[in-house]
Amino acid sequence: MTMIPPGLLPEGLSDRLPPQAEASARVTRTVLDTVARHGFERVMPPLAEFEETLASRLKSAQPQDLLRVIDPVSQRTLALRPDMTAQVGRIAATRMANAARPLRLSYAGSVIRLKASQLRPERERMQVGAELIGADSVAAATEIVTVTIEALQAAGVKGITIDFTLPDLIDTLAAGHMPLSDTEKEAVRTELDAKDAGALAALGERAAAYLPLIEATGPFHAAMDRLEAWSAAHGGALDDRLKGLRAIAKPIDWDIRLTLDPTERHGFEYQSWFGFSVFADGFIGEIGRGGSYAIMRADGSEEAATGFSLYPDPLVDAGFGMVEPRRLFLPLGHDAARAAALRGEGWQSVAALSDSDDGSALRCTHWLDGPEPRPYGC
Ligand SMILES: N[C@@H](Cc1c[nH]c[nH+]1)C(=O)O
Repeated sequence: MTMIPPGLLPEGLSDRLPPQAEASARVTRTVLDTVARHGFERVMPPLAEFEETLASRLKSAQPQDLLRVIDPVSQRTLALRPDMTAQVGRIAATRMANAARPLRLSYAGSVIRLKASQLRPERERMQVGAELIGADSVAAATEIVTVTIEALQAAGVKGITIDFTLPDLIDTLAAGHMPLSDTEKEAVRTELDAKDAGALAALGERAAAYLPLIEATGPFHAAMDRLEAWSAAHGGALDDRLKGLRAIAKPIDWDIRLTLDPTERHGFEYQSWFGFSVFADGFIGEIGRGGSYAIMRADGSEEAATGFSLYPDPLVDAGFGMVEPRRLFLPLGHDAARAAALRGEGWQSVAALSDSDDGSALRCTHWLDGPEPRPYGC
């Protein structure tokens, strides 16, 4: 067997070192504190669960992206969580089944996927979010989008874009006004993903009816106008959803860019009528996502919910959550009471253990000179 070098971690897994580890905690705390101010209370689900309970809790969830392990204790397959929304759904449907609705829960923790995506090499990511259980109404969606934006702004993120989508749009149209077989539906989805109008038209007349959806993509209001016109020409097929989207977008401040991509499905495996991705200037790919979905209860009934999750790692990599440290070196024989008082004022202190300890090498910004903190280098 080849020896694994001691510093090597499995592909896609990494350490966070100082000061980023603290910055990550700070960004996460900011998001949790923001949602707490809107009444969301924290839950802490475990890192792993029985595979079946994790994969089947949300309607239409796809189980394939799970990292699995066999549990020698239960002899069952466990899965490491790829997303905490399903776990929050389980808690809501079981231990908190009798709690009053709407139920507002928040969470933060690491999630892990089997494979990294093309855009992001890491398989483990921090996830922090909030779920509003018991409603998937326009009011619920409006609250979730508003809170998402507020949480990002509290973390200092600027240049936010919210990209709205209608995750179950194709299913709804294919089952109603614009029928498609299952194979046609998959082909239509693939071409819509690629925004390939030629290939979509080439699939035949029934598929070609979906062409206007490619054009209804881009800046929100113009794209909505096109989609509304199209809906009107199809007996108002989408009127309710479009009215809902307009209402959700209405209270959003002008400095948030809004776009629409009605058929976007990347990352929207279980969301139902409404979904959104969050982007920010300077970041490749989305930094968060949310939408409405259904939680499956043990008796087979469903409960509506709406929520969002943010993935703060790219923010932390870019320096969000960093604060200028005030790190104070305490030489041997320092005044312990004065040091305690300074810690009370927010200083971090690093006490010398021996004469050879070097405060500046230990990344202290100041040292305690009698009662006074003095900056290094002065
Ligand atoms: N958990 C989902 C986003 C979401 C939360 N609630 C509803 N949708 C994700 O990370 O993609």
